[in-house]
Amino acid sequence: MPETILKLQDVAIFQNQNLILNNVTLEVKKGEFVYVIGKTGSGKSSFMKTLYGDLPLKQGEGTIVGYNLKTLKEKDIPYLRRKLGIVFQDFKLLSDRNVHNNLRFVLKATGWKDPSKMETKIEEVLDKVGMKTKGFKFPHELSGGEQQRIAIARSLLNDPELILADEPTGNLDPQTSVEVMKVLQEINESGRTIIMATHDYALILKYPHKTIKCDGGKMFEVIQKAV
Ligand SMILES: Nc1ncnc2c1ncn2[C@@H]1O[C@H](COP(=O)(O)OP(=O)(O)OP(=O)(O)O)[C@@H](O)[C@H]1O
Repeated sequence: MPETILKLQDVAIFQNQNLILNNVTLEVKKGEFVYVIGKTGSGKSSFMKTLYGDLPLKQGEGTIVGYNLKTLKEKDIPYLRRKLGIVFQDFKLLSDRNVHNNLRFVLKATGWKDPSKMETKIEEVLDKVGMKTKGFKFPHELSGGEQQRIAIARSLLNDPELILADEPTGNLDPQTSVEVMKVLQEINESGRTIIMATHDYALILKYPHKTIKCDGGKMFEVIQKAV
């Protein structure tokens, strides 16, 4: 039996005092690829934020990569995030340094010390996303798709057990979206678990996976045909 990476039981998700999602019960096993879909404002980002500790879990029970979300303390959050790779719609690369130094910055911030191990890791993650030759480029010298690949490389630096991608193709044209999706797909095929919030139905049809929909304050699994 694959191990459980995420388990939510009867979770309610709030933004301030407003109930956004209710009765969320979900289990994700190691190696799964799960889409979270739903229209604007349906709660996808709120759901993702709960998973990486940006929104506190106040009601219900939840565990993720071995952390209990209900009892998670502020000081635990950086450690939780080291076990997660997080990818956003707007890439969030540091504009004042090149790709290599963006990645090095994250390694140093997460406790890496040995320069040669850092070099090896940076090469490894750039290779995984097909960007080995772009380490010297600054973010503004890269296309949106390339920037997102770098953001995916960054998410892989600490060998995360789970990748959370919130609309990773939201700023990309359809062809570039497919290229970025192929990278995520390969990462999943190598055994990593991915939860991806998206609006992009074309991608879901092209790369079908388990799909959870946010609608009317609930989250439920939908079969592809009904998407
Ligand atoms: N910081 C906040 N404070 C108060 N309400 C918020 C906050 N962020 C989001 N909301 C509200 O929570 C609801 C869910 O928003 P959320 O961003 O989770 O939706 P979403 O499905 O990710 O939408 P989108 O696809 O547009 O990103 C919305 O009604 C939104 O207005």
